[in-house]
Amino acid sequence: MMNSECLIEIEGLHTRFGSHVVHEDINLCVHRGEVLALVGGSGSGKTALMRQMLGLEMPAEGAVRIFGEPLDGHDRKKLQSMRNRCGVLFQKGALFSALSVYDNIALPMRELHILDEGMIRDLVMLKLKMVDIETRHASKMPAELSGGMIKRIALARAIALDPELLFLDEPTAGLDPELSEGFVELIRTMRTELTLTIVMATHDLDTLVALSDRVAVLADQRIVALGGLREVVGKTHPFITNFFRGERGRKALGNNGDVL
Ligand SMILES: Nc1ncnc2c1ncn2[C@@H]1O[C@H](COP(=O)(O)OP(=O)(O)OP(=O)(O)O)[C@@H](O)[C@H]1O
Repeated sequence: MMNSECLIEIEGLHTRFGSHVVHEDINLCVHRGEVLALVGGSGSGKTALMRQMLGLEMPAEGAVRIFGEPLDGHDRKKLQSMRNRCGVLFQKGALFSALSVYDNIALPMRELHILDEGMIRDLVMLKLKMVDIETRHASKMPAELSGGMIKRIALARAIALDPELLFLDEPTAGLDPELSEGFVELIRTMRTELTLTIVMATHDLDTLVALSDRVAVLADQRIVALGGLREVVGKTHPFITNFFRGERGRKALGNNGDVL
Protein backbone atom coordinates (compact mmCIF):
# COMPACT_ATOMS: atom_id res chain seq x y z
CA MET A 1 0.00 0.00 0.00
CA MET A 2 1.16 3.51 -0.82
CA ASN A 3 1.54 5.58 2.32
CA SER A 4 0.28 9.16 2.41
CA GLU A 5 3.13 10.07 4.76
CA CYS A 6 5.62 9.45 1.97
CA LEU A 7 6.56 12.46 -0.12
CA ILE A 8 8.30 10.02 -2.44
CA GLU A 9 7.33 6.39 -2.61
CA ILE A 10 9.11 3.76 -4.65
CA GLU A 11 7.71 0.29 -5.11
CA GLY A 12 9.40 -2.68 -6.75
CA LEU A 13 11.70 -0.51 -8.85
CA HIS A 14 14.07 -2.15 -11.33
CA THR A 15 16.59 -0.20 -13.39
CA ARG A 16 18.33 -1.68 -16.40
CA PHE A 17 20.51 -0.15 -19.07
CA GLY A 18 20.55 -2.81 -21.78
CA SER A 19 21.71 -5.97 -20.04
CA HIS A 20 23.25 -3.98 -17.18
CA VAL A 21 21.08 -4.34 -14.08
CA VAL A 22 21.51 -1.37 -11.75
CA HIS A 23 18.57 -1.77 -9.35
CA GLU A 24 16.51 -4.82 -8.45
CA ASP A 25 13.34 -4.45 -6.44
CA ILE A 26 13.99 -1.14 -4.69
CA ASN A 27 11.31 -0.12 -2.18
CA LEU A 28 11.62 3.19 -0.40
CA CYS A 29 9.56 5.86 1.30
CA VAL A 30 10.96 9.37 1.76
CA HIS A 31 9.10 11.04 4.61
CA ARG A 32 8.06 14.66 4.49
CA GLY A 33 10.62 16.85 6.23
CA GLU A 34 13.44 14.34 6.44
CA VAL A 35 16.93 14.35 4.95
CA LEU A 36 17.50 10.96 3.40
CA ALA A 37 21.03 10.17 2.27
CA LEU A 38 21.77 7.64 -0.45
CA VAL A 39 25.16 6.02 -0.10
CA GLY A 40 26.74 3.32 -2.18
CA GLY A 41 29.80 2.58 -4.26
CA SER A 42 30.50 4.29 -7.54
CA GLY A 43 27.99 3.00 -10.10
CA SER A 44 25.58 1.66 -7.47
CA GLY A 45 22.87 3.82 -9.00
CA LYS A 46 22.42 6.75 -6.61
CA THR A 47 22.12 9.32 -9.38
CA ALA A 48 19.95 7.02 -11.51
CA LEU A 49 17.56 6.59 -8.58
CA MET A 50 17.30 10.34 -8.01
CA ARG A 51 16.69 10.91 -11.73
CA GLN A 52 13.85 8.42 -11.57
CA MET A 53 12.40 10.17 -8.51
CA LEU A 54 12.23 13.27 -10.69
CA GLY A 55 10.74 11.49 -13.67
CA LEU A 56 13.79 12.31 -15.80
CA GLU A 57 14.13 8.58 -16.44
CA MET A 58 11.54 5.85 -16.10
CA PRO A 59 12.22 2.56 -14.29
CA ALA A 60 12.26 -0.69 -16.28
CA GLU A 61 9.74 -2.00 -13.74
CA GLY A 62 8.03 -0.64 -10.66
CA ALA A 63 6.38 2.59 -9.63
CA VAL A 64 7.50 5.97 -8.34
CA ARG A 65 5.07 8.39 -6.74
CA ILE A 66 5.93 11.92 -5.65
CA PHE A 67 3.56 14.20 -3.78
CA GLY A 68 1.16 11.26 -3.80
CA GLU A 69 0.98 11.06 -7.59
CA PRO A 70 2.45 8.45 -9.91
CA LEU A 71 5.15 9.78 -12.22
CA ASP A 72 4.15 7.79 -15.25
CA GLY A 73 1.14 8.49 -17.38
CA HIS A 74 1.30 12.27 -17.04
CA ASP A 75 1.44 14.75 -19.86
CA ARG A 76 4.47 17.05 -20.07
CA LYS A 77 2.66 19.96 -18.45
CA LYS A 78 1.64 17.97 -15.39
CA LEU A 79 5.13 16.46 -15.06
CA GLN A 80 6.65 19.95 -15.30
CA SER A 81 4.36 21.27 -12.57
CA MET A 82 5.44 18.38 -10.32
CA ARG A 83 9.10 19.12 -11.13
CA ASN A 84 8.58 22.79 -10.28
CA ARG A 85 7.97 21.65 -6.71
CA CYS A 86 11.46 20.08 -6.72
CA GLY A 87 14.86 21.76 -6.56
CA VAL A 88 17.86 19.99 -8.01
CA LEU A 89 21.56 20.43 -7.40
CA PHE A 90 23.25 17.87 -9.60
CA GLN A 91 26.98 17.31 -9.77
CA LYS A 92 27.24 18.00 -13.47
CA GLY A 93 25.95 21.19 -15.02
CA ALA A 94 25.73 23.14 -11.79
CA LEU A 95 25.36 26.43 -13.71
CA PHE A 96 24.87 27.39 -17.34
CA SER A 97 28.27 28.81 -18.33
CA ALA A 98 26.80 31.17 -20.94
CA LEU A 99 24.45 32.82 -18.44
CA SER A 100 25.30 35.33 -15.70
CA VAL A 101 24.69 34.53 -12.04
CA TYR A 102 21.50 36.60 -12.23
CA ASP A 103 20.20 34.85 -15.34
CA ASN A 104 21.05 31.41 -13.97
CA ILE A 105 18.85 32.00 -10.92
CA ALA A 106 16.17 33.82 -12.92
CA LEU A 107 15.87 31.03 -15.50
CA PRO A 108 13.47 28.73 -13.62
CA MET A 109 11.40 31.77 -12.64
CA ARG A 110 11.18 32.99 -16.25
CA GLU A 111 10.20 29.52 -17.42
CA LEU A 112 7.06 29.75 -15.30
CA HIS A 113 5.83 32.61 -17.55
CA ILE A 114 3.85 34.14 -14.69
CA LEU A 115 6.30 36.51 -12.98
CA ASP A 116 7.22 39.95 -14.29
CA GLU A 117 10.87 41.04 -14.45
CA GLY A 118 10.53 43.33 -11.41
CA MET A 119 9.32 40.47 -9.29
CA ILE A 120 12.01 38.16 -10.68
CA ARG A 121 14.65 40.74 -9.81
CA ASP A 122 13.49 40.92 -6.20
CA LEU A 123 13.37 37.15 -5.94
CA VAL A 124 16.85 36.66 -7.45
CA MET A 125 18.30 39.16 -4.97
CA LEU A 126 16.51 37.42 -2.10
CA LYS A 127 17.85 34.01 -3.15
CA LEU A 128 21.39 35.42 -3.40
CA LYS A 129 21.06 36.76 0.13
CA MET A 130 19.81 33.41 1.36
CA VAL A 131 22.97 31.71 0.12
CA ASP A 132 25.26 34.48 1.45
CA ILE A 133 26.35 35.82 -1.92
CA GLU A 134 26.63 39.59 -2.22
CA THR A 135 24.33 41.00 -4.87
CA ARG A 136 27.27 42.75 -6.59
CA HIS A 137 28.21 39.31 -7.97
CA ALA A 138 24.90 39.02 -9.82
CA SER A 139 26.28 40.21 -13.15
CA LYS A 140 29.32 37.90 -13.07
CA MET A 141 29.71 34.89 -15.33
CA PRO A 142 30.28 31.40 -13.82
CA ALA A 143 33.89 31.34 -15.13
CA GLU A 144 34.70 34.31 -12.87
CA LEU A 145 33.57 32.52 -9.71
CA SER A 146 35.27 30.23 -7.20
CA GLY A 147 34.06 26.64 -6.75
CA GLY A 148 32.47 27.53 -3.42
CA MET A 149 30.54 30.42 -4.95
CA ILE A 150 29.34 28.26 -7.84
CA LYS A 151 27.89 25.74 -5.38
CA ARG A 152 26.06 28.47 -3.46
CA ILE A 153 24.67 30.03 -6.62
CA ALA A 154 23.62 26.61 -7.92
CA LEU A 155 21.82 26.13 -4.61
CA ALA A 156 20.16 29.54 -5.05
CA ARG A 157 18.93 28.34 -8.44
CA ALA A 158 17.76 25.04 -6.97
CA ILE A 159 15.59 26.92 -4.44
CA ALA A 160 14.47 29.54 -6.99
CA LEU A 161 10.87 28.29 -6.96
CA ASP A 162 10.69 27.56 -3.20
CA PRO A 163 10.67 23.79 -3.65
CA GLU A 164 9.24 21.33 -1.14
CA LEU A 165 11.68 18.67 -2.19
CA LEU A 166 15.39 19.17 -2.82
CA PHE A 167 17.71 16.71 -4.56
CA LEU A 168 21.42 17.06 -3.89
CA ASP A 169 23.94 14.95 -5.81
CA GLU A 170 27.31 15.01 -4.04
CA PRO A 171 26.71 18.52 -2.70
CA THR A 172 30.17 18.94 -1.19
CA ALA A 173 32.22 17.21 -3.91
CA GLY A 174 35.16 19.35 -5.00
CA LEU A 175 35.05 21.65 -1.97
CA ASP A 176 37.89 21.78 0.56
CA PRO A 177 36.92 20.87 4.14
CA GLU A 178 36.34 24.44 5.28
CA LEU A 179 34.13 25.36 2.30
CA SER A 180 32.39 22.05 2.61
CA GLU A 181 31.54 22.72 6.26
CA GLY A 182 30.16 26.16 5.37
CA PHE A 183 28.06 24.71 2.57
CA VAL A 184 26.65 21.98 4.82
CA GLU A 185 25.75 24.64 7.37
CA LEU A 186 23.96 26.59 4.66
CA ILE A 187 21.96 23.53 3.63
CA ARG A 188 21.01 22.96 7.27
CA THR A 189 19.76 26.53 7.60
CA MET A 190 17.90 26.30 4.32
CA ARG A 191 16.29 23.06 5.35
CA THR A 192 14.82 24.68 8.44
CA GLU A 193 13.87 27.97 6.81
CA LEU A 194 12.15 26.35 3.86
CA THR A 195 10.91 23.19 5.64
CA LEU A 196 12.47 21.09 2.94
CA THR A 197 12.54 17.38 2.37
CA ILE A 198 15.97 16.46 1.03
CA VAL A 199 17.25 13.44 -0.87
CA MET A 200 21.01 13.53 -1.12
CA ALA A 201 23.68 11.27 -2.60
CA THR A 202 27.04 11.62 -0.95
CA HIS A 203 30.38 9.89 -0.50
CA ASP A 204 31.37 12.36 2.17
CA LEU A 205 30.98 11.08 5.71
CA ASP A 206 31.12 14.49 7.33
CA THR A 207 28.26 15.67 5.12
CA LEU A 208 26.36 12.51 5.90
CA VAL A 209 26.79 12.86 9.66
CA ALA A 210 25.96 16.57 9.63
CA LEU A 211 22.82 16.41 7.50
CA SER A 212 21.11 13.06 7.29
CA ASP A 213 18.19 11.81 9.37
CA ARG A 214 18.17 8.45 7.62
CA VAL A 215 20.58 6.65 5.35
CA ALA A 216 19.78 4.20 2.56
CA VAL A 217 22.71 2.03 1.52
CA LEU A 218 22.69 0.85 -2.11
CA ALA A 219 24.71 -2.30 -2.82
CA ASP A 220 24.16 -5.52 -4.75
CA GLN A 221 21.47 -3.68 -6.79
CA ARG A 222 19.33 -3.31 -3.65
CA ILE A 223 18.88 -1.23 -0.55
CA VAL A 224 20.86 -3.35 1.90
CA ALA A 225 20.34 -1.07 4.91
CA LEU A 226 17.94 1.73 5.72
CA GLY A 227 17.63 3.66 8.94
CA GLY A 228 19.30 6.14 11.25
CA LEU A 229 23.06 6.41 10.93
CA ARG A 230 23.70 4.49 14.14
CA GLU A 231 21.49 1.66 13.01
CA VAL A 232 23.04 1.48 9.54
CA VAL A 233 26.61 1.60 10.84
CA GLY A 234 25.80 -1.45 12.98
CA LYS A 235 24.99 -3.64 9.95
CA THR A 236 27.55 -6.09 8.71
CA HIS A 237 27.42 -5.72 4.92
CA PRO A 238 30.98 -5.46 3.46
CA PHE A 239 30.26 -2.08 1.81
CA ILE A 240 29.07 -0.69 5.15
CA THR A 241 32.07 -2.04 7.00
CA ASN A 242 34.47 -0.49 4.49
CA PHE A 243 32.63 2.77 4.18
CA PHE A 244 32.02 3.52 7.85
CA ARG A 245 34.69 1.65 9.73
CA GLY A 246 37.88 2.74 7.97
CA GLU A 247 40.07 5.63 9.04
CA ARG A 248 37.67 8.08 7.38
CA GLY A 249 34.76 6.59 9.24
CA ARG A 250 36.49 6.81 12.60
CA LYS A 251 37.24 10.48 11.99
CA ALA A 252 33.70 11.37 10.98
CA LEU A 253 31.86 9.22 13.50
CA GLY A 254 34.22 9.52 16.45
CA ASN A 255 36.67 6.90 17.65
CA ASN A 256 34.10 4.42 18.86
CA GLY A 257 32.00 4.65 15.72
CA ASP A 258 29.69 6.82 17.80
CA VAL A 259 27.57 9.13 15.75
CA LEU A 260 26.52 11.40 18.56
N1 LIG B 1 21.71 6.80 -19.28
C1 LIG B 1 22.49 5.75 -19.03
N2 LIG B 1 22.78 4.85 -19.97
C2 LIG B 1 23.54 3.77 -19.70
N3 LIG B 1 24.05 3.48 -18.49
C3 LIG B 1 23.78 4.33 -17.51
C4 LIG B 1 23.00 5.52 -17.71
N4 LIG B 1 22.89 6.18 -16.53
C5 LIG B 1 23.59 5.45 -15.62
N5 LIG B 1 24.13 4.36 -16.22
C6 LIG B 1 24.93 3.34 -15.54
O1 LIG B 1 24.22 2.95 -14.38
C7 LIG B 1 25.12 2.75 -13.28
C8 LIG B 1 24.71 3.62 -12.14
O2 LIG B 1 25.04 4.96 -12.44
P1 LIG B 1 24.84 6.15 -11.42
O3 LIG B 1 25.44 7.36 -12.05
O4 LIG B 1 23.45 6.21 -10.99
O5 LIG B 1 25.75 5.66 -10.20
P2 LIG B 1 26.17 6.45 -8.90
O6 LIG B 1 25.93 5.55 -7.74
O7 LIG B 1 25.51 7.78 -8.87
O8 LIG B 1 27.72 6.60 -9.14
P3 LIG B 1 28.79 7.73 -8.68
O9 LIG B 1 28.93 7.59 -7.20
O10 LIG B 1 30.02 7.34 -9.42
O11 LIG B 1 28.22 9.06 -9.11
C9 LIG B 1 26.51 3.01 -13.83
O12 LIG B 1 27.10 1.80 -14.17
C10 LIG B 1 26.26 3.86 -15.04
O13 LIG B 1 27.27 3.67 -15.99
